[in-house]
Amino acid sequence: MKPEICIVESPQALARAAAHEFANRAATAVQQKGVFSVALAGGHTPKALYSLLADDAELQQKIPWRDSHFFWGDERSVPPDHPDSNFCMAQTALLSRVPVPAANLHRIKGELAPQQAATAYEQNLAEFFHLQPDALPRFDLVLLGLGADGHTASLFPGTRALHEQKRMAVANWVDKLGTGRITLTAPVFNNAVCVIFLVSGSDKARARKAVLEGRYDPERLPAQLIRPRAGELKWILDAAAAR
Ligand SMILES: O=C1O[C@H](COP(=O)(O)O)[C@@H](O)[C@H](O)[C@H]1O
Repeated sequence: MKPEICIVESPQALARAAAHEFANRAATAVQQKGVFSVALAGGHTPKALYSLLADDAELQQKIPWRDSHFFWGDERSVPPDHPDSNFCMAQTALLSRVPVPAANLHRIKGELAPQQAATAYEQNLAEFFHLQPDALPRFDLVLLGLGADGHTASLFPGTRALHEQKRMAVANWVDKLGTGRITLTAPVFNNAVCVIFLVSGSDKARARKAVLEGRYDPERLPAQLIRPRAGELKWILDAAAAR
């Protein structure tokens, strides 16, 4: 299935478009089944979205915070109060500013050894989603970013995690960063109800074009692995990333 591409003028408009998607999907999921589960992206791009969800009174009111559960697509090997932590970014911009219960925050424990953190995260997923062995979680919404090198979450070019078919979360050594990361795997992302890529800035234009319009080569462009089996795929781009 072809992705839906939405191009907006500016990074601010990107944040607003994504915020409306987020609020509508959260409200609908809770109306339909009493709970909303989202896997958040890290990095710089989603920060404006997270701040907007906390700042905009109308959006904030629309989101059923008590029934919304927050997970992360990936995490760096750092403690939760570290400036590089994906949890810390979302917590500062959004989660500490809205009435979401602490028990609804399912962070990846970046302070543990990456393999231990991945296993603990898998246990958390299995419990929350009441999974049978070998089953996969089905997130209502997954937010993803795109690196200029074609990575998404912590699925980096040429790394082992790209080939993972069974595990839900793995430790992934990233040679070019000289560090391990923890990431959800492509089968988990591809089992979601909806995946939305948020891509902003001219430094992402080349990777964006290669991922969406180039030859299928996920070893080089891991974001190409993301193709939900029975869900929607959307890309929200600002004008600079779409160019
Ligand atoms: O390292 C990461 O990078 C991607 C893209 O981040 P951005 O700063 O270029 O927006 C992000 O999606 C991922 O969660 C993060 O760990």
